[in-house]
Amino acid sequence: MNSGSEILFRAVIEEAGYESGRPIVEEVTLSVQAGERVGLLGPNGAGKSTIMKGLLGQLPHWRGKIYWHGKEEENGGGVEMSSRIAYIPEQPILYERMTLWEHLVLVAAAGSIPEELFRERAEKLLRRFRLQKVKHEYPVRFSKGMQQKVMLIIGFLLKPELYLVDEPFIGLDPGAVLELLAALDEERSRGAAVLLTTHVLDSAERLCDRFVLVHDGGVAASGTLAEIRTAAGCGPEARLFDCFHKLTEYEEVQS
Ligand SMILES: Nc1ncnc2c1ncn2[C@@H]1O[C@H](COP(=O)(O)OP(=O)(O)OP(=O)(O)O)[C@@H](O)[C@H]1O
Repeated sequence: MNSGSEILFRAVIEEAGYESGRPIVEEVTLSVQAGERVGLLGPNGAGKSTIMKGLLGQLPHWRGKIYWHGKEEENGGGVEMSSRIAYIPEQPILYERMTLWEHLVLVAAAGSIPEELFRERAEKLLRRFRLQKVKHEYPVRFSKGMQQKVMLIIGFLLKPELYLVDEPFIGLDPGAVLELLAALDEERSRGAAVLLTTHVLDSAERLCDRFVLVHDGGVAASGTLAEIRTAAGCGPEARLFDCFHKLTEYEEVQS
C-alpha cells in the first residue's frame, strides 16, 4: 500500500451553490492524500452532491480554491474530467444509440488511452464486472445495477489519480460490491485516491481512512474514526453510525 503522505488534492470551498446570494455549502475544506480514501458523509440534503459538482466545475456559483499536488489550479472549481480525475455518478449517464463497447471507445479516445492498453483494460474490467457478454448491447436497456457497473468500468478505464464516487454501494449485487472493493484496493496500491459519498456507513467505516461529515452545508466533524468519535463524544468502540447520529441529530434529541 502507498503510504500516501503527499496531499494529492485539496479543495477550499468558501461558498458554492446554484443561485447567487444563496450558498448551499460554506467554508468546507477537503484534502485527500495519494492512496487515501475519504468518505464524504452527511444526511439527505446536507450538500454532498453539491460539493462533488463544485469539485467538477459544474456549479453556477462557486468561490474557492483547488490544489493538485500543492499547486493551485488556475480555473478554481473547474477541475475537468481528465487523466487526473474520474467521476462515477450515482445516476448513470449513458447515450441512447451507443453500445457498451462504443461508450468505452469514446472514453478511451477522450482520455487518450492507447489502443492496445485500452483493449487490455476494457476486457479485464468487462470480465471483472461480468458484462463481457453484453458489450455489444445498448446500456440504456440494462438493469439499474448493470448501468452502475458501466459507470464503474468507465471510471476504472481512465486510471485517474482521484476517483470521485457518488453512492457506490446501493444497487450493486454483493459480488459486484466485492469486485468494486478489490478494484479500489488495486488502485490504492498505485497511489490513486478516492473521495466517496455514501449512506451505507458500515461500508464507509471499513473502506475509508478518513471522513468528512457535512451537515447543513458545513463541516460538522472530520478526521479518522478515532477523531470522529472524540468530536461526537462517543467511546472508543462506537461505530461510525452512532457518531454520525450524534453529530447530525443532536438538536432534535435535545428539543
Ligand atoms: N439543482 C439544484 N438547484 C437548486 N438547489 C439544489 C439543486 N440541487 C440540490 N439543491 C439543494 O441543495 C441542498 C443540498 O443538496 P445535495 O444534493 O447537495 O445534498 P446531498 O447531501 O447530496 O443529499 P442526499 O444525501 O439526499 O443525496 C438541498 O437543499 C437541495 O435542495
